[in-house]
Amino acid sequence: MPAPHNSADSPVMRQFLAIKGRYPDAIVMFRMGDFYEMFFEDAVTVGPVLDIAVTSRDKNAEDPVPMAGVPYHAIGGYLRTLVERGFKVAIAEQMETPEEARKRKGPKIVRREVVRVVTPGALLDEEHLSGGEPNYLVALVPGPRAAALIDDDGREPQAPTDGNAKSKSKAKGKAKAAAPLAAALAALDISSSEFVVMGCRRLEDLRAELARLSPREILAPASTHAWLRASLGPECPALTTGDSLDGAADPASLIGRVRHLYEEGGTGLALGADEAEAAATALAYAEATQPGQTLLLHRLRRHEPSRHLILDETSLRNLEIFRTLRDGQARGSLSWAVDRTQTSMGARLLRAWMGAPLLDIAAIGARQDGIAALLGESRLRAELQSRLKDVRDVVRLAARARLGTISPRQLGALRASLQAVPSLAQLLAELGTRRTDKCLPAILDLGTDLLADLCKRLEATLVDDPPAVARDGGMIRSSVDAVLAEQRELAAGGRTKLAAIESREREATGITSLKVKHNNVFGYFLEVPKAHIKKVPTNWVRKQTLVNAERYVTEELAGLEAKVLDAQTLALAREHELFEALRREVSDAGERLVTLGDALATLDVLAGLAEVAEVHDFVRPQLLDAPELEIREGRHPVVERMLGAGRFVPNDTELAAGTHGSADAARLWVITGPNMGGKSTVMRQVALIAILAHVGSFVPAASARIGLIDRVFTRVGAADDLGRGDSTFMVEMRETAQIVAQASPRSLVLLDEIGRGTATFDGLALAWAITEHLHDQVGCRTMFATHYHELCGLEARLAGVRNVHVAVHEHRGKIVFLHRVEPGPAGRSYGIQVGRLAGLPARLLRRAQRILDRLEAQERAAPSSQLDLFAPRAPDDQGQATLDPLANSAAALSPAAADVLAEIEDCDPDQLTPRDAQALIYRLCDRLRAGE
Ligand SMILES: Nc1ncnc2c1ncn2[C@@H]1O[C@H](COP(=O)(O)OP(=O)(O)OP(=O)(O)O)[C@@H](O)[C@H]1O
Repeated sequence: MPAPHNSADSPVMRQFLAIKGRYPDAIVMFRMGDFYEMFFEDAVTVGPVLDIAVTSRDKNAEDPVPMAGVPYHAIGGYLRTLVERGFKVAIAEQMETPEEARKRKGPKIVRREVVRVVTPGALLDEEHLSGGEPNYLVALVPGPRAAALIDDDGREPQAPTDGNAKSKSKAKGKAKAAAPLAAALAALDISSSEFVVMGCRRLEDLRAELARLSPREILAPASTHAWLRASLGPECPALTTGDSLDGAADPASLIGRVRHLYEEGGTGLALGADEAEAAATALAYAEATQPGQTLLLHRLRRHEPSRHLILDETSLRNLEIFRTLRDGQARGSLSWAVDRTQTSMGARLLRAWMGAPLLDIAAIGARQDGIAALLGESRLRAELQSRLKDVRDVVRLAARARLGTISPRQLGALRASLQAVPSLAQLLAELGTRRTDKCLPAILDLGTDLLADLCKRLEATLVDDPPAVARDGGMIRSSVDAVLAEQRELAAGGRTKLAAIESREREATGITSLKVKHNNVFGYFLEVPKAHIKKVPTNWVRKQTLVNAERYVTEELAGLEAKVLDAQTLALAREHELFEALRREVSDAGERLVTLGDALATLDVLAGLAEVAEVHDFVRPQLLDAPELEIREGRHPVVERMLGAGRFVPNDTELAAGTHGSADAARLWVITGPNMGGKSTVMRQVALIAILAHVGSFVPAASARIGLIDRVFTRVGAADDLGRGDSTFMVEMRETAQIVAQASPRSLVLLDEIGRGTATFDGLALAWAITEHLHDQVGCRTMFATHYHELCGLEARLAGVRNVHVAVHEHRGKIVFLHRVEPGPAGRSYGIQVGRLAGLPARLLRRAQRILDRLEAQERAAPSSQLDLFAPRAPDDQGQATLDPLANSAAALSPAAADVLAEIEDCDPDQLTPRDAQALIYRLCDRLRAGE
């Protein structure tokens, strides 16, 4: 038995440990032949995650090394699982063949190097990426303000000291740069070269930006991780510790490169030190994931939150901009309703536009012009869209070309995309000539560089149907290169000669079943069935005996084989050279491809929005500077689609902050009406129309005039946020606190039920005070749906408040929802009728009706709407009102008598047969006697 030895102490293990030492926080996948192996704790960790067996490298060793492996060709699926579970994976490849290792000087062990590090924020493979979504790595550099606000548990004060409306309005007009940043952040998508930097003044802004970007990985100091987890809840992506640039090899040059990239973007404003640091941190991390390669970085842009309508995480979620609240799916969201893009680039751009609508009327107008030009041009638009279908993800392909990972088939896809471009340009030119001004809006222009040169090169060089991998060749046309053509001919000629030898020898020997065959051990040989071996010439050399045949080689065959093999090897090597040259050309055209890709994406988005506008009857909204809002016959883009054409009831809305708007305009609507009446729908439709208008889209209405909105706040629905440890009421109050603290006169605020999660009077009091605050202190455009009819009393007290209600038609105790908004407060709530529609049992409903009748009788006797809500309440008046309406009357009766009375009230005499009536009387008598 061999003596036990230490299996970790072998050359291969030493090589592994050296690599692992450089990537201590990653799982190292170590290529060994046809497998990627993982060792030590990596193997133990990933075994159960990937559901693969953990064995040991050398069972006889004193201390066997745990080992787990996956086949090299199946690595994609395993990588995906690991990355989705938040692991970082370093892939160590064999950089030479074992033969090469044996031939060269130095240690004979195959050289291995990490060729890429796969992390959630540094993904390139199509199988890991979603075409319509960006894949951001965000680097966060907290400023002194964040450090002061975030404590060790990640909690922050609920009411930021700088966030109230007063201080904001005072600061208006002053240079904001004076305030220190809460954080600078940079977002880099290495798969598409998108690189953005921004500064956030408040933690709320930072949270909103993170919700908008929805990064896959955040690189931030460990001290911020608890806050990020608490803030982002279940949506929190992978967090990686990254403490500034201290660890970077050359921080100064990184900062210099970042500044240079920023200047190329030509944004104007100087890049702050924190912002440059954030961008450099992201860049350093991303580059470290692609050792030895160059990232495609076109430019660094600055995103200025103050130039955009801010949709924070709450509004994105509540208004279902990208996903529905119910099931988190895209279907049923706003983006689903307006996305008719044909390309992944277009889908990502529309997503970016919807996440950050504009506040620049001219820029919005430019987008509207683009849509307007494509309206009423359904044939041309359909042709444009059908050509756009051939356009692949040009920017992601360009990024892959720069990183050296593009495949022949992907180069083919790039060729197909570029081939579609001239016809797109042609269609746009045709559109231009058809316009009265003979001029195409600038936003639709694809530019002058359509990369025809690159397209020609790809057409000339690549075969028609290139293979998925370059390894085995077959991707380059012979016509592009004399050397390749010659070697291929030689290889092919060799094969023809082999066939000639076969037929010649058959004739010469008379062995008709003789065959020339090939295997890897003997190369080419002649195979003769046993029955004919007597006819074999003496100069043939026998190489192998099989059961039924003998195999021979001849000098001629051996010589030919060497030539064929050489020619094949040379042809393949030449093909690889040519492919690499082509890839480099595409890589060099990276920046041009990104510019063209951006133009194609814009065209795609605008054509899609034009289609939606035409098919669904959207109009061009007018954007104004004044804080007004006037929508005629507005519709909810999603509910309308779900209900089907013609079934949605349009509604008008008119709101105006301060002294703007018509005499009828109010700044705050109190909306009452029954459940299911359409209160939420009308509020949401106003917000969605406003958002679409700021995106540059047309809107579902007969006409719309919308004054710029800096932020849409929503307090709608009441979902427990158990993921973040808050109750329903707490979430409601937290969201309301944010609104009160941050809303400005330019904001749009939607409140759907406030205070319903607590005792009636507490809730009413809070709702009342919040309404007053928004009206008096903030003055923003507000819509407040409520079942507190008492709030309708505010109209008489506050000049900017209007009561409206959603109308219903009542007939014989049954109601029909008209979904029409009408002036004035609602008469009743119809909760019981809605309960009936929902299928509550008749008996329960009759009981509820009796309770309601008595409550209303009590109300008539002492109306709460006449309570003086401003008078100080007497100390003994502080408790909750009794909510049992039957308490007083029931006290006069025994429980049995009250029960009997209730049953008599419940019964319908017309429905009773004489026998039922008699049975009822017996039953009632029995109950009364039993209760005595
Ligand atoms: N304008 C409309 N035209 C047609 N159908 C509508 C309209 N508005 C609402 N509806 C329909 O009525 C349903 C209920 O609307 P909504 O949720 O807005 O009622 P609500 O008054 O807010 O109810 P609750 O008080 O219970 O929240 C919607 O799902 C939709 O199907």
